[in-house]
Amino acid sequence: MTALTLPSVPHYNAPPPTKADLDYADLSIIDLSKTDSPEGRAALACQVRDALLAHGFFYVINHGYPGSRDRMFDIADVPFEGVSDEEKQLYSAIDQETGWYHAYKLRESWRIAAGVRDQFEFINIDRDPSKQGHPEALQSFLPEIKEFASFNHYDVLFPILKLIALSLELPEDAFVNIHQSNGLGEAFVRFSKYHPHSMEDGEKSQNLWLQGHTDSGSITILWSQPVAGLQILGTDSKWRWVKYVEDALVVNAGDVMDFLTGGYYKATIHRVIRPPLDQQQLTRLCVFYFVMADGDVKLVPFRDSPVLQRVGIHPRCDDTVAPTMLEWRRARANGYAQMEFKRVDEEIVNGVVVKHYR
Ligand SMILES: O=C(O)CCC(=O)C(=O)O
Ligand SMILES: [Fe+2]
Repeated sequence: MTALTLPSVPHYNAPPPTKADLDYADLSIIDLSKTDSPEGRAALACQVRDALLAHGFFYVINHGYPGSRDRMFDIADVPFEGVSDEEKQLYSAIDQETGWYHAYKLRESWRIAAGVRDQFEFINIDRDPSKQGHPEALQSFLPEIKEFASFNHYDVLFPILKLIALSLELPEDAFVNIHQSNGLGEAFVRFSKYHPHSMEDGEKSQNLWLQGHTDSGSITILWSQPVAGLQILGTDSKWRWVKYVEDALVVNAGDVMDFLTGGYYKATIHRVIRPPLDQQQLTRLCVFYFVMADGDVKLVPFRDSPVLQRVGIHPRCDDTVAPTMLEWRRARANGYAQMEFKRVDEEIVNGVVVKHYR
């Protein structure tokens, strides 16, 4: 796409990174430019394994995105600042069958703590944007969003899935084969915007902006941005911040990795809290690519992995009752949507316990 043909968009001014001295998680950096040689891939596969075992999160650098990251953040702000509340409402229903937001999650639709509702909104855009309706202001940007999704899918996700397969001594395409992502909501771009909470809400919720959770899919790719807030729960039960690394991607494993590896690669619990003092009044704009396995994939461990055989397979549930991807994401999405009614912090989905941490 040449610069000449790009529609104009208001510029989103990203703030400077925080100067606060925070307790950051020590995450590995995966240099994706090293995947060109077999030796490079073998070394990266070990690094990915260690990163997934230690934190379930890692950075990716040298991903080679040919577009402008800044422009994607400009576009990401459009569905929030360029669309009226009435129009957002029109695209905010949740599909009970697929657990899919069409396409907004509106502000204040989730419960964060007693008497406190969330202050963030997001929009999900399928990697094939023609599968859903879109607000008017977003229409002219859909070709760019589609290209961006393709880049995330083929140039970031697939190389990572191949490294994960390698780390388990499985055929290189073992995970790629079950991530063709042609169904609605199987892989999608998400733009999220967080707005500061009132002092009163902050006190009631201990400044929690998004409850601790695991992602329900296999891999999440977060385009690193400068407003702090994301924290991950360590094996020592301590929350640590995820540092902004310019032009890096923050990648994490979700529930599906846990299912497919029989608990070897766990889904890491993470949450969002109020940014540190020098960023406290800022909004927080995020760009993600979320990925599920294909809807009909039964979430059972790769039992033929020699690595898993050696370390031991600890499935979350018996193979006979294991959910398919579609069943799992439907149950998780509906669980979130209904949490305020149930007022629970723990729910059972297909016999598997899902906890929501504060
Ligand atoms: O906002 C963030 O940095 C993380 C959000 C998140 O965990 C999610 O949307 O699943
Ligand atoms: Fe998440």
